[in-house]
This record gives sequence, C-alpha cells and structure tokens, in this order.
Amino acid sequence: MKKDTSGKTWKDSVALRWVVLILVSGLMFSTYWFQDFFSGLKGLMESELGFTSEEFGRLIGFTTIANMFGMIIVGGIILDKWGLRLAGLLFGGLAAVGAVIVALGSAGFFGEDKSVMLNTMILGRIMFGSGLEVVCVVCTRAVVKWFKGYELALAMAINVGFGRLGTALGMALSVDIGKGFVTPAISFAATLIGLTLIMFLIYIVFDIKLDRQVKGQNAGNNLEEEEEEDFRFSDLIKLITNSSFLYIALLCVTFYAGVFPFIQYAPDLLVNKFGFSYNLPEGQGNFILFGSTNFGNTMVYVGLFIFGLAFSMIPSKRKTAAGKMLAYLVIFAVFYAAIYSMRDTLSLWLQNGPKTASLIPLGTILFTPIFGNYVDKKGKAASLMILGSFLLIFAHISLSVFNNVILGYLGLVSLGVAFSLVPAAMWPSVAKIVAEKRLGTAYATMFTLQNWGLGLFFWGIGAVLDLANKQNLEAIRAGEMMYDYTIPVLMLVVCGVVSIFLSFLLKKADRRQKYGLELPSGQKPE
Ligand SMILES: C[C@H](N)C(=O)N[C@@H](CCCCN)C(=O)O
Repeated sequence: MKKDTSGKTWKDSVALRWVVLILVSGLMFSTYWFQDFFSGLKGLMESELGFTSEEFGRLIGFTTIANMFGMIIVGGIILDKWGLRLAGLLFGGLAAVGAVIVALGSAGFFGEDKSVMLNTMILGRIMFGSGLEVVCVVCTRAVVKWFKGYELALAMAINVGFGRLGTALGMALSVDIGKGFVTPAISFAATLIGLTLIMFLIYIVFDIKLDRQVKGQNAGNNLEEEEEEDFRFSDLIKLITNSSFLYIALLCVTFYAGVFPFIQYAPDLLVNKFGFSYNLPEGQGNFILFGSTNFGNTMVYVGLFIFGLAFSMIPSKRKTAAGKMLAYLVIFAVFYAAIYSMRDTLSLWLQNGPKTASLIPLGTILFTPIFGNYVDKKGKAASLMILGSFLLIFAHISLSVFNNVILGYLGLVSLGVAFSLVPAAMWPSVAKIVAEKRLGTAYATMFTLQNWGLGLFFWGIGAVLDLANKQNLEAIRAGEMMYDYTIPVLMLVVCGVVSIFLSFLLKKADRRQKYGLELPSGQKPE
C-alpha cells in the first residue's frame, strides 16, 4: 500500500488505530478462550459426562485434525483471494458454528449416549479449530494493515495478549460459570465468539473506509495499487528448503507442543498432584471485577495503573527523568496495593488448580511485550529461544519428577517466562527470515506443522495418563485415588530437549545465512 503525502487516512489517527486493534482482537480473545477453557473442566467432564482422560485428550486433540491436513493453507488461499473481511467472517463464523455444535452435543441435543455426545462435540471442535487458526492469521494481517509504519510490534504483542487473556479467563472462570455443569460453560464460551464476531462486523466498516481512502489517494496521486502476493506452492518449497526457516518452523512445533497441550492439563495436574481444589470454597475468593465489594478499589487500581502505563509510554524526549521515575513508581505502588488488598483472595487462588494454572497465560500478557521490546532494542532472538527452551525443560522436570509444591510453583513461573520469551523472539525472527510478501505463506506453513505437534500431545497426554494409571482407574474415578502425572509430563521434557537442539541449529544457520536474528530490529549484519 503506498502512502499519500497530501491527505490522511483513518489509519493515520492514533485513536482509530487502537479502536481497530480492540475490534479485531475480540475474536482472538474469544477463540483462545474456547481453545483452552476445557482445561478447567476436565474433572467435571469426567464426573458429569463420564469422559476418560483419553476421551478428553481425543476431544481437544481432534481440534487440530483439519489443520494438519491443510485447512490453514486453504484458509490462507481464501484470505488471499477474498480478502481479510470475508475470510474473517467465514472462518470466525465457522468457529462460532463449531462452538455451538460442541455446546449442543454436550447438552445431549444429538443424543444422550456418551459416544454420540463425544463424537458431536469432536465434530464441533474440528470446525472450531479450523476457524481459530485462520482467524489468528486474519487478525495478524489486519494488525499489519493498520499498524505498519506505526507501533507494529506493540500492536502485535497486544493482539496476542488479548488471546492470552481469553485463555487465562477461560481456564480460571469456566468452573464458576458452569456452576457444576459443563454445558453452561461451553454455551458461554460459544456466545463470546458470537459477540466478538459482531465486533469484527464493526471492524469491517472501518476496513472498507480505509480501503476507499487509500484508493482515493492512489487515484489522486496516479499511483498503482500494490498487489499483495497470492499463496503459491513454489513459495512453500522455497521456504522449507531454507534451513533457518526449517529450524524455526520445527522449533514452533516442538516448543508449542510442550506448552499448549500442557496448559490443557495443568489445572487437573495441580489438583491431582498437589491437592489443589477445582472449586473455591462457597462464597469465597470469587474476586472478579464486577459484583464484588472490592469493585470500587479495583477501579481505582485499574485507573492508576493505566495512568502510570500511559505516562511511561510518552516518548522519552518529551519527558524528564523524574517524570519517568514517577510513572514507574505509580505502576509499582498500584501493583503492591492491589496484591496487598487481595492477599486473602490470592492465597485461596494459589491453592486452586484452574486459577493458579491461569496465571501462566496471564503472566505472558505482561512479559511478552517486555521481551519483545528487548528483542527490538538488543536483538539476541536466537539466544533467547535457547533460554526459553531450557526453561521449558526445567518447568516440566520440576512439575513431574519432584513432589514439592514450591518447585511446582517455580515450574509454573518458569513455563510462563518461557511462554513469553520464545513467542516474543520467534515471530519477529520469522519476519527477518522470510520476505514480507511470503509472510502469509510462512505463518500458514508454521501453523500447519504446529498443529501436528499439538494434535499429538493434546491427545497423547490424556492417553498416556490413562495408560500410566491403568491399575487405579476405578479408584481414581471413585475419588479414592489421584492420577499420577509423572510420565505424561516427563514426556514433554523431550519437547524441550529437541527445542534447545533446534534453537542452537537456528543460531548456527543464522550465522551462515546472515538474517541478523541476534541483532536489534532494523540492524543488518555486515
Ligand atoms: C494459535 C496459533 N497457532 C499460534 O501459534 N499463535 C501464536 C501467536 C502467533 C502470532 C503471529 N503473529 C501464540 O503464541 O499464541
């Protein structure tokens, strides 16, 4: 898209750009919620619907099946041909319809037999899964369209942050939303996708306006519209024969296979291994913004926090050192006061499986932009991927081999840091390795490969969990014994080990191919 120097478009307005970011990120929020909220319901699915761990794993594993066999590539081609408005509506709609089918299936609408319920829920998850991945590509394209030349890295981090917030809230709140039943929690999650589709419809109005403005500008300046390159299989071949791309794509498979599937089982692990609860004690600890006596305080904290953050983001040239210190002080004080005033609630939360596990994606919302900023300013992306892979190994060893709750918390923190480090370093690195016109193909290829790893481990953890506890399954279902998660989680250490190996290979290949992954953003190797 060529920029007009004589007139302004809507994307030149800071306020409109951020409105657009929120409208587009709604779908990220709801689809990530729907992807991950089952994790808080695993125990309930076992007791209410009679699902085994393998069946739970099959249900979430099948979410990826259409994507494994090229659905994301098909989505990418549709995106190229029909544009992001229609592709967003089509695949957002597919995710919504899939989600409704899951809800109806769980309610016994298609039949009350367990296998009918499971299979119809799987059908819905397959449709949902295809929608989710293409929605993620559509959102990335929309963010690039509106933020290129402006705050692109920050906008991308915030866009993924909305997804993480969806994951965290879905994990933490679904048990409370369901009030002891699976279907209401699923219906709520499906409704969210419907509501955020309405936000996307509003975004379409902005998008049409921008296109018209740009067309008008180009006509006025006698400029040709820059054609975006369509998906081509020859591009795909070029990509996978590039060793740096191959290593980073495989790293995307092994790293995410060690994280996303674990998150689906993390609440159940905390309940079974460390005796955490699934539900909070009646009437206690349900501190959410609304309907709480702490609502007033919370709003003061939120207000002060936003003030501090906004102030700290004013460009340094226009702000004194004292001003900067003041901003950081406000942020720190607000954090401290918020944590202090919520200490009783927090201590209950830290013994509750879904709430504690939700802190992993929640923490990444803060840390991913911080690490992203570090990568922009200092570089070291390949080294940070090595560090992230190392932390993944530490996390899975401390959560499997040892039976110490402190080590367990440390493992979760380390997983959260790894889950912030690697994505913050990986996605901007792809943009260095791959030419911009092939980025769409690159993302579609990486997500397709990634879905193979996810599918295998989403299902594999559940299947191995049943296998490893074969002797005690009856007693576990009767509530007399707990699952032993040692082997299923130890399996994930392999993902970390292969990830470290691939990140070293990537660093070496980068030295040879000179993409500058270790250099700050915008700096090229000599
Ligand atoms: C869900 C999707 N397959 C994925 O891996 N998403 C990444 C973010 C990708 C951002 C690309 N600009 C994630 O870490 O959630």
